[in-house]
Amino acid sequence: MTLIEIRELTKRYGPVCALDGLTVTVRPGRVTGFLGPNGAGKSTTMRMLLGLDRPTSGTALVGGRPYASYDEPLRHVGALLDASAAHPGRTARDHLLTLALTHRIPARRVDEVLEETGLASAARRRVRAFSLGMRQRLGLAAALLGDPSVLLLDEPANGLDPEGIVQLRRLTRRLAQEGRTVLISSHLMSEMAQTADHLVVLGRGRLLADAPLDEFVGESASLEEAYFALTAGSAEFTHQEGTLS
Ligand SMILES: Nc1ncnc2c1ncn2[C@@H]1O[C@H](COP(=O)(O)OP(=O)(O)OP(=O)(O)O)[C@@H](O)[C@H]1O
Repeated sequence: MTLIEIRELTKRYGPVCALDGLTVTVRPGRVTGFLGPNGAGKSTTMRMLLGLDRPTSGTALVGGRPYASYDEPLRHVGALLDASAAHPGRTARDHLLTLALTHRIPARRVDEVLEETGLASAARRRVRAFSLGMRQRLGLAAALLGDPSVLLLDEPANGLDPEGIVQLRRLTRRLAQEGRTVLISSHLMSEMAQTADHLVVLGRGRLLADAPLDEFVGESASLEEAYFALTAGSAEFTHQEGTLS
């Protein structure tokens, strides 16, 4: 079983405590929605899982190991964190081919993921000409390239058109049904309500909820309502009298 195991994870940036003793296990075979107000610590958690930042204390393991200990990480963990990660002068296909080569992934897999993410017709265009949504699709294609058993997607719907959002939903549902571990951060409550089986909610670096979607929504009228009830008071930035404070 490829679990994501986060234990007592704490990250401080100077005086800011981005994560405060977070413990959570993300399981395979379901889509886990990763929710929380701006600044709650979602991206920080993902960066720790990918070894892009060092925890102040605690551990973040994927498949029982730190991400950095994998020789060919793309074959185990696919991640979409920063849509602008591809070289602007390369074509989409060349970007993916370079990644494939360094991970002993066959070239035919590049065409498969281009197809899966709706980018086949733009494969020979340079990344600098890509819209945000196309960059997101390319980031997703890169995440899928190694056929990984774990997917970490940070705001994957960002910039996607409605068709792209539906494709993303179908894709992530299928990946989970295939038995993969899928963790998706998002602020889109209606989309999460249709995509996620399970939710992990953070507020100010702490775990607020770790529950099946149905249980989380409970008696509330919607996921959005349940989410607001839970996170009221945890938002770092609140809307007051027309200003963000
Ligand atoms: N490199 C950094 N230096 C200083 N503070 C940081 C750094 N990265 C994150 N933080 C702070 O850590 C906290 C958590 O940020 P993080 O980006 O993980 O939140 P998030 O839940 O992903 O938010 P969002 O929904 O806005 O993307 C915030 O207070 C943020 O300002």
